[in-house]
Amino acid sequence: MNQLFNEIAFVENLQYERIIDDILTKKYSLVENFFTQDEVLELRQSLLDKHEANAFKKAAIGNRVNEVIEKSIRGDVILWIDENRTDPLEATFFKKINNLVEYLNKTCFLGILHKEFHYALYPEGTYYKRHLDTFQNDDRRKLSFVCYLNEDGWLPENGGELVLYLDENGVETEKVIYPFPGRVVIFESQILEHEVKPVNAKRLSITGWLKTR
Ligand SMILES: O=C(O)CCC(=O)C(=O)O
Ligand SMILES: [Fe+2]
Repeated sequence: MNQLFNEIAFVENLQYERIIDDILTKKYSLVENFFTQDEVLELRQSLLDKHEANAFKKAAIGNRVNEVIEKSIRGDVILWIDENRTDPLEATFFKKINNLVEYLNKTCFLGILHKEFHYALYPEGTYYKRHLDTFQNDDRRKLSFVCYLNEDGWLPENGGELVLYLDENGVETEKVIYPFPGRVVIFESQILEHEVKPVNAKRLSITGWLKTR
């Protein structure tokens, strides 16, 4: 009996519990300090270095086998991060993601087996029109995850708000989220339509999806 208990025992994580509760009740969760200030600073520098080295490409719509570049829909540039070829900093990033995934799988039986993440940079004047993060030929994305890497002091006039379109008892409401550094937003990929408002200053992030099968 004791042995059985040990096997199923696990340490409750209050931050993760809040994320789960938020997603169950509101379809999204906003977490202020998922990554430390130092991690955000280093990830931002890593993004900027890679962008400087011309590693980014224009983001497409559709998935990787079926992609179309459509600047009137989205104008960001991205760089996919290969988990098998990470630098130590990105390895730390994935360690935190994997901890969360493990917890979600244990407590919510979400069956997350795959994930994909990319750096994203929205140049001035770009945006991402209202959309869902799933594709006609692929419904494996369950949770969308966005982590903002902007500098401290991001101003409302910089634009670039993430707007989540929520359904409150049949009435559509807008949840406006400013891309302040260190913030993480997690939401239901198949349920919540959302958009990125036009940006008036370079907007930096890592975006990813937790996927089934
Ligand atoms: O950067 C954001 O706030 C959201 C990005 C997004 O919607 C996407 O990449 O699908
Ligand atoms: Fe999206």
